[in-house]
Amino acid sequence: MATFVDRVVLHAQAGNGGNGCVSVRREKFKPLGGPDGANGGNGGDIILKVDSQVTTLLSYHRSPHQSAPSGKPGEGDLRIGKSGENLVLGVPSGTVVKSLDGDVLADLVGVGTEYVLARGGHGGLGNAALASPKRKAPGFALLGDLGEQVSVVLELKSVADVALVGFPSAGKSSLIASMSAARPKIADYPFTTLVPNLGVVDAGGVRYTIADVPGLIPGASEGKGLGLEFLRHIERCAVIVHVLDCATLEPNRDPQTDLDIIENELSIYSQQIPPTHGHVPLMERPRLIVLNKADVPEAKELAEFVAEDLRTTYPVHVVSAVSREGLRELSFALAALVEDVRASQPEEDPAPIVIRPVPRGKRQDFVINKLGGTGGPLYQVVGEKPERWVRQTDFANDEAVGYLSDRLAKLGIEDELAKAGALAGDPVVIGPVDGGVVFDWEPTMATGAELLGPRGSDLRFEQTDRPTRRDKRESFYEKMDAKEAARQELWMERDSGVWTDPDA
Ligand SMILES: Nc1nc2c(ncn2[C@@H]2O[C@H](COP(=O)(O)OP(=O)(O)OP(=O)(O)O)[C@@H](O)[C@H]2O)c(=O)[nH]1
Ligand SMILES: [Mg+2]
Repeated sequence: MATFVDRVVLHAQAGNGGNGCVSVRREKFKPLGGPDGANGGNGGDIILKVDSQVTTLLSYHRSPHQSAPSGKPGEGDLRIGKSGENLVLGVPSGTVVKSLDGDVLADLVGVGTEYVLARGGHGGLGNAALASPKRKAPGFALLGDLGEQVSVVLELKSVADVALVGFPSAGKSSLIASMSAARPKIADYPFTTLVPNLGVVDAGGVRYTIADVPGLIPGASEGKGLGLEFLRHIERCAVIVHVLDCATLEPNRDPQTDLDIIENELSIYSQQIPPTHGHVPLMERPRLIVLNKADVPEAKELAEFVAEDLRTTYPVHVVSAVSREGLRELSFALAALVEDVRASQPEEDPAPIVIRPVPRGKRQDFVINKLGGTGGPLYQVVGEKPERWVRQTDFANDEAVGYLSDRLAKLGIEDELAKAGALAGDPVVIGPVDGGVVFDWEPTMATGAELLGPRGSDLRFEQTDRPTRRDKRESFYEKMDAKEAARQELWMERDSGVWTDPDA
C-alpha cells in the first residue's frame, strides 16, 4: 500500500509546568525572613502555523511525536523557573486539523495562520506567591501542571487555482507535466497518481497553480477506488477542468459518459462537504473541458465529433499532452478564468488568524456526576480548574491539601455536592474515575486559614475525628443552653431569689 503523506496522525505533548518552590529567606540576624520560593515556569505550547516554505506533511509522517519543553522549577531567593519555549510546527496552507473522531478543529489557510494544538502546563506557584495576610509563610508550594497531550489528524487539501479531474489514465499528470515545470509520475496504469501534483503555469503574465487529482471512477464519492481520499483535494480549487480521454479502448467509455459520471460524483460529494466560508460551492465553480490525446488520429476524430455538443455546456479544448497541440490556447483560457475568479473574490484577510480552542475561563468551572456503584453512590467532579488544582497539589504536605480543600469549597463544589445529594462520608472523585483523586466527603470541614498550625501542617488534619454537621449543631445547642442558664441565673440573682421571666 502506498504511503499517503497528505494525511498524518500527529501526537503532541506540550511541556509540563515547573514546580513552585518552598523557601524561606535567610539573612544574617533574621532567621526567618519570610517566604521567597518562586513560581515554576510554564510548559511550552505546541502551535501549528501555516508556513509558505512547507508544502507537505511529510515531516510529520516521519516524526509523528512532537513535544515542547517543560518549564523549570522555581527556586529560592525569588528566582522564577524558566518557561519552556513554544514549539511551532510549520504546516502547509490548506491543512485541516481534525480530532481522531473526525471532527474538524481548525482549517488553516493563509500564511501565518496559527492554531494552538496543545497547551503547556501552568507553572506551580511558589510559597512567596501563596503568602497572604493570614498565611504569612506557607510551608507548601503548588506543583506544575501537566502539559496537554493531544492526538489529531492533519489533512492537506491542495490549494490550487485549477484542478484537473478525470478517469484514471486520462492524462491529467501528463498535462501538468506539459504545461508546467512539474515532473509528476506518468504511466499507463490506473491510479498512478496517489498524491496530487502541483504545477505553476505562467500564461501571458498570469501565474496560477494547477493540480491533478488522482483518478476518479464511478462510486468515488462513496469511497470507491481512491475516491474520497482525493475528492477533498479539489475542495479548494477555484476552476475545475474535466480531462476526458478520447483514446480509451475500455468498453462503455466515451467522453460524454465519462463527463456525466464525474459530474455526478462531484455533485454527490459536494453535498457531503459543509460549505466552506468564503468559497463558491463546488458545483458553481467555473469549468472547462479538455479532450485529450488528440495526437491519436481516432481520438482526434472522436474529440471533434463530441466537441460540438459539449460546447453547449462548457468551453471545450481539444489538446494533446504528448504533441502539445492546443496547450497554449488552453493555458491562456485557464489564465482568463483564474483572473475572473480572482477579480470577483475579496482579497484574503492580510491579518493572520490565530485559532484557539475554547478559552479555559469561558468553560463552566465544573460539573458533578452522580455515578452508581455496587458500594453506593460515587460523586465525580469534572472540571478544568478543580482537576488542575488536584494535579498541582503535593498530597504529602497537609498544608497544601488544606489549601486545596479551601479552594474547592470556594469554587462552590461543597454546595453543589450537597445539592447533588452527597452525604458525609460518600466517596468523591475529582477527575477521571480511574486515575482521579478519591476522597471521602467531609462537608463541614472548617475552611479558612485561622486554623493554621506549624508550617507544612493543617490543624484540620491533626484532629482525629472532625465534627460532623450534627456534632456542630449539638455543640451549638449546648452553647445556647448554657447561655440561657447563665441568663436565668442573672435574673434570679437580681430579683433576690424571685425568678422573673426575662421575656415577659
Ligand atoms: N497518446 C497520448 N497518450 C497520452 C496523452 N496524455 C497521456 N497519455 C498517456 O496516458 C497514460 C496515462 O497518463 P497519466 O498522465 O499518467 O494519466 P493520469 O490521468 O494522471 O492517470 P492517474 O494518475 O492514474 O489518474 C500514460 O501512458 C500517458 O503516456 C496524450 O495526449 N496522448
Ligand atoms: Mg496521474
